[in-house]
Amino acid sequence: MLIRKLFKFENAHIVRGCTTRRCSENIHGHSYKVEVLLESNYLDAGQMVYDFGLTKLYMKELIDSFDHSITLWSKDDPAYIEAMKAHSNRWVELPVSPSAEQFVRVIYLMVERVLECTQMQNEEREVKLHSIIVHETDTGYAQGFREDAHSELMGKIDLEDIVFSEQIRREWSESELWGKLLARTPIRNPKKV
Ligand SMILES: Nc1nc2c(c(=O)[nH]1)N=C([C@H](O)[C@H](O)COP(=O)(O)OP(=O)(O)OP(=O)(O)O)CN2
Repeated sequence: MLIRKLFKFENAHIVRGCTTRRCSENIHGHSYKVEVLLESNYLDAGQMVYDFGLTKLYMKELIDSFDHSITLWSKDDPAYIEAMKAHSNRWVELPVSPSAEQFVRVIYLMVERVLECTQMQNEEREVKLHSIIVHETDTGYAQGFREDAHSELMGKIDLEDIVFSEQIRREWSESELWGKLLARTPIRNPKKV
């Protein structure tokens, strides 16, 4: 059984090197829609694969890091990166360029890490991340699976190389959230949300 939960964020970027000039040469924004698809062969005590309410904790919080922020590629021109950081308090620096495809891979790895650290409390069993879909516009989206997120062919993404600005970290429910996930600290789901 598959379930999907939709999240949204507004984000700005440049995607260097792509064929579309408007995209590679101009800062522009998108109203992103992100679908998180979870699967299991089992149901929990509430006869659900995974309560949608639980996805609105750390999964939503991490995805919301991109909301009203600018996403920077760490290999972009240092002068551009420095200028963006000087004039925007909400930024995320990625080791990959922020195409829809790379957003899928990054968000997949984030949500996968949240699930890996989560201690279930309501008899959820073998809840797995099936895929992530990122809609960049109304007409274009990318969907990625485990093999894409971990693909060496597409370039390995190390979660340690993702940097969130101070303002984003301060707005999380706990500012050490990312550090805890990197350290694989167990997260106990609440019994009720
Ligand atoms: N495979 C990808 N192609 C493109 C990406 C991408 O991330 N992956 N990104 C862009 C640009 O960011 C661009 O803003 C979106 O491109 P496009 O779909 O052409 O946007 P439009 O709104 O102009 O599309 P319409 O079909 O006219 O609505 C480019 N390509």
